[in-house]
Amino acid sequence: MYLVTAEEMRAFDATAIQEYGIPGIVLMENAGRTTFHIMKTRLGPDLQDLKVSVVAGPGNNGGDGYVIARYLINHGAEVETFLLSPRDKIQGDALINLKILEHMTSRIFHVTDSESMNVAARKWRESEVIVDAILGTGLNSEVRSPYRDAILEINSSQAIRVAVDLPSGLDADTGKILGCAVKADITATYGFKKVGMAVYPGIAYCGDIEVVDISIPLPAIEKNPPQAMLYSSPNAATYYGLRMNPEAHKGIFGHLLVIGGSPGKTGAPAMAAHAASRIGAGLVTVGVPAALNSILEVKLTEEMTAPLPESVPGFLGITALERLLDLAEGKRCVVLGPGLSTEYDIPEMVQRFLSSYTGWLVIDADGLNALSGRMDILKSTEAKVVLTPHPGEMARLTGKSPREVQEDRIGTARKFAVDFGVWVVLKGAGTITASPDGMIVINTTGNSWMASGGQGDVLSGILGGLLVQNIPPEEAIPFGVFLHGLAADSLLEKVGNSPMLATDLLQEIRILLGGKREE
Ligand SMILES: NC(=O)C1=CN([C@@H]2O[C@H](COP(=O)(O)OP(=O)(O)OC[C@H]3O[C@@H](n4cnc5c(N)ncnc54)[C@H](O)[C@@H]3O)[C@@H](O)[C@H]2O)[C@@H](O)CC1
Ligand SMILES: [K+]
Repeated sequence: MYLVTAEEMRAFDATAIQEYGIPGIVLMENAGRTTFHIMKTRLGPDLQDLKVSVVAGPGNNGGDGYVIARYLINHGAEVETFLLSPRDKIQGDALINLKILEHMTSRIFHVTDSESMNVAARKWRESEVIVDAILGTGLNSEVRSPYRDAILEINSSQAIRVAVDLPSGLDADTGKILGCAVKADITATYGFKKVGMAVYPGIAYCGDIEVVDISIPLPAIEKNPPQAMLYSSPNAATYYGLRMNPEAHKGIFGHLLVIGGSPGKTGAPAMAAHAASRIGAGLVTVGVPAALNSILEVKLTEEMTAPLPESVPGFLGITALERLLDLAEGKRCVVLGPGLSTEYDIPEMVQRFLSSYTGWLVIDADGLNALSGRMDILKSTEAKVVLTPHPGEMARLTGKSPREVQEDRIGTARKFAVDFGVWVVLKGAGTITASPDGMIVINTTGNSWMASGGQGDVLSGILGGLLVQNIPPEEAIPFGVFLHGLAADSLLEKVGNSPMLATDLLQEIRILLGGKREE
């Protein structure tokens, strides 16, 4: 499902109006009428005497509200409309619809000062339904009064809250709350879901979301497709059709190299390797410091190990580089970083590996930390790089604080991906995949039980395991992220709330890929 920014939505509206000749007021009518029908389905069928307050702001979002008020009145609801801005500021299609409403009813109240706000707030508390038509995609900064006061009052009422296009106060592009926002029960959004409705914290303010077709012409969408998508319900089996080929052999499915491990961190490369096998990599070799090889030999059964020269016992470093590059030769994909550590000359080894290797390269954990401050290498490397940072690692890579990263997850991931020509998988609730051309995919699976050790190692193995099978990155990466989260959701459903080990997910992935549910 596509997601749009405010600017993309404005462009679609403008194209529909200017290039295709659909009058703006038709779009507004479509928006308002369909929202009314959604309300009727959910709150009706009989709307007779339903007490509804429509709270309207200064722009076209308010205009949608007047249309909704009109249909509600036509169907017997007891509607009161509240104008939060001076009437002389209302223009265009919104003004036309306000005038129609003024012909139909005298129950239109002007909220001009604190006294009239108190009166309005009392009425809102007595309402059964409040339609929030205060601010939509035109919001461009922290919400100012009187809209702020109105939003806080609306949130304190017991009424069912229906947001028009998006909850007022929500940043359509980032999901950030601009000071305060309406906590909606239902959001009817126009044309496309807005990006900010698919990421936290915005997502938590929308309630149930209904996407309304306001009649943006399909050719306009095909010509300029939105730059973000929500990823859900892919057909896992699609990628495994090749397995049905009786002549398949393990070479077809690629040979993955995992590089990592240090004292105390041998589980990480083992989990990554095992996850890659589970997702279907043909062969997996783990390159580890020689001193740790026998430990990995015990941990791994299907996967091979390659003991590497060490700078310091138990740690990789520059001395391993030549052998690493030999091992990577002919491998379609390398996973670099699980349990690697950043001690001694490991960062230099990582950097030099990047300047020679040319295949797919998934960089996680200490592999990412080894890049901090040396990002120029990402620009010059010929490797096709996938970075899988959590917000803390992303913060280190960008020089931002983790909070700044979280406040604009999409913008941060997209900018980094485009600037450095890499794929970025920014982990966390609603993991974001950003491609080098700026396309964004937001994941829909996963739960908080995934916040446990080893999950990142498993994900890096899944991604490496998919890329090594020659699945195109734009499919492999969002799919791997999706499947990882889906395994956690599926386990939660079966087992209930109990701690989830990273490796518990591997068996679940097997069941999901097989398309069969365990009884
Ligand atoms: N033709 C179109 O463009 C269509 C637009 N539609 C509706 O129109 C909305 C967008 O309309 P507009 O562009 O008029 O914008 P909005 O109605 O979202 O609000 C813009 C108004 O809010 C004020 N404002 C902006 N930031 C503020 C802040 N921080 N605090 C207080 N006031 C602030 C601005 O001064 C402006 O008057 C959409 O969300 C959608 O609901 C729909 O009717 C469909 C068609
Ligand atoms: K709104």
